[in-house]
Amino acid sequence: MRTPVIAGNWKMHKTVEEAVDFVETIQRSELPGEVETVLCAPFLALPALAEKAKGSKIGIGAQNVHWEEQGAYTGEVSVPMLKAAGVQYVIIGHSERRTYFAETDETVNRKVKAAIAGGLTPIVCVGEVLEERESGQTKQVVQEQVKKGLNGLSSEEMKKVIIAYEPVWAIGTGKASTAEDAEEVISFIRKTVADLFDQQVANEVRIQYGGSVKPENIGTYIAQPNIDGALVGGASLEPASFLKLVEAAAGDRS
Ligand SMILES: O=C(CO)COP(=O)(O)O
Repeated sequence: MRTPVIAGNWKMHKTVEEAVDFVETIQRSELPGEVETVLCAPFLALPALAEKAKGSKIGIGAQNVHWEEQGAYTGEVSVPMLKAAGVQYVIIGHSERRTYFAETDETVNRKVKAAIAGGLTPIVCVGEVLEERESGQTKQVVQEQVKKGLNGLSSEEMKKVIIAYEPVWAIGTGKASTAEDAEEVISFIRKTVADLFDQQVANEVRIQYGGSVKPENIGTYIAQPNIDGALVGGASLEPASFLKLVEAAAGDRS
């Protein structure tokens, strides 16, 4: 059975002190072992968070990475730098990075390869914008993103990837996809992975839903057979809300 992953994407929120306070607060509660729990924080907070989370059930992730190990890339951070800071995960190709920072499926692909080669678990985001959904192009769009973003990986490498299906129109809008619609797209993504790699990889790869996930609706997603957890923005910023998400993901898993 696939272990569900609840990953908080804090985006551009929290100072180092606020981030550490958050982890100290959630560490006062017993986290369920059957859920992989991840916090993706701004770069500055990562070393302190990784130190705090050491030996606990909390994994720490970055929200972006460069594909080169080092070099003249002002403002960028590499995989070995993240590894040295104790980071284990990295979000790649989030729609905000595609929209505001010109990320493409090609740069996503380079970053995914670099992350896996360097021992980080990539959380690769795909998803359609509203016009694409309304014109019936959702499956075509996510298929293209999966194909190009994960191009050239071996089956063994692909098993290490986590895919996050985040319809762009659902991000930060309060208009979450219904669990049934998300399940339909995610099972299509799983089929795409089977076609590109093989059935065993498709059975093993974790695919999350993201977009206006809250403690009140997480159970509906987790109850779907193909949805393996969630990538959560707004509702991951408060410890109480984040804990509820993790607990619900453990409790509702059938
Ligand atoms: O973009 C997201 C997570 O990466 C989703 O954000 P919200 O949960 O705030 O809609």
